[in-house]
Amino acid sequence: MKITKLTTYRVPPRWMLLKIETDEGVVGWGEPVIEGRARTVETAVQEMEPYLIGQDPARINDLWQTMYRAGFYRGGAILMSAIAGIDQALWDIKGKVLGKPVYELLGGLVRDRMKMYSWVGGDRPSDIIEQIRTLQKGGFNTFKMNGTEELGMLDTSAKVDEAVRRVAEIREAFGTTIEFGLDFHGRVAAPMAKTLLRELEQFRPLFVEEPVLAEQAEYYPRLAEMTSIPLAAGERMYSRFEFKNVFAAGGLSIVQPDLSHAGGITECLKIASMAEAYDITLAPHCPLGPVALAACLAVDFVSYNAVLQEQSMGIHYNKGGELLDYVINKDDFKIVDGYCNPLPKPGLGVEVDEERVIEAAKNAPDWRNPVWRHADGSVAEW
Ligand SMILES: O=C(O)[C@H](O)[C@@H](O)[C@@H](O)[C@H](O)CO
Ligand SMILES: [Mg+2]
Repeated sequence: MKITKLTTYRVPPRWMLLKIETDEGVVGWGEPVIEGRARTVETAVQEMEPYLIGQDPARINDLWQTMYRAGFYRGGAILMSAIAGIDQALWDIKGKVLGKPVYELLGGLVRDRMKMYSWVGGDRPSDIIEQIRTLQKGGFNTFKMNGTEELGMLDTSAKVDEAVRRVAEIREAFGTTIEFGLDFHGRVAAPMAKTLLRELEQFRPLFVEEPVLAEQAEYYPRLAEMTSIPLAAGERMYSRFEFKNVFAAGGLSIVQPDLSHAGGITECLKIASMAEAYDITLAPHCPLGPVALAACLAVDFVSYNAVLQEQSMGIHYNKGGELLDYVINKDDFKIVDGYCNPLPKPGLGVEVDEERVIEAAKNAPDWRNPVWRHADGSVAEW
């Protein structure tokens, strides 16, 4: 079998789907995208074509190593997202050729169902109590929200109180009947992280995500020393070569590689097993579409340390497109009592509605995240 064609489709809300065709008619789908840089990743995918066209899609490991090493420069958000989507599509092809879901090719199920969580509160967290109540009715009991609005490198007690009050209200309304993670989203600089973590300690959030920016990872062990709140990070780290230094330095309790940013299934499986050796749990990042989610689930269902899975249904970014808009087998993604079952169909288990994708791509979005500014006019971490 030989790879014959790669086609990318940028579709609402802010995703990109990749179709890889072969000379025997088997097609694989992937989701290579960096939110807000879809066109850049699209070009990176096109630049990977010479390594792929005419090659045997079954040789995923060799194709992965070639895409990673042969271009001399490597790593980073753009190239690793291009490799990620291609890798997902190659695993999809392999499963379809062998008639097995990807998790079967990776040693079979380590669990029967996977715990999912849902975003609430939007860019600037609001209406959280109502949104949790609504999602509880749909069976969710685990949530994530932004921990704060924009925050200066050194900010006021009033801003700290505002962040703490929001969390106090959640615990007051729901007690311990729900769990929630707080995503600092890189908005909190090191000088403020300790203060916020200390003030939030009493409410025991399930985790605090990106307590500082990924480029400040050396703070993870120092922050972990002063808090019992599990610290999570990973969506802005792109290969096991980045994660290894963070694992060795300590401080992370939860690692959150993104299956569409960190080299795909082949790389994230390695990251997951490295994490397990350090007793670090896995909670793949996935605010994206159905192919990315299916790739996450393939890794979740074979990784002992997988504990939580993000999914984008109802997320505040999904304007103009929703998680299941482009799939035919919607029921396979059903979330019951906050859990998702393994996707039973061969490959990634996603039946892409290609007609819908082609139609949607005619009005390809050019989603960019907002540029926020502090009161003094300086740019704020979004
Ligand atoms: O945890 C999450 O889902 C992420 O922080 C998410 O909010 C961002 O990755 C966003 O998708 C970037 O455009
Ligand atoms: Mg995040």
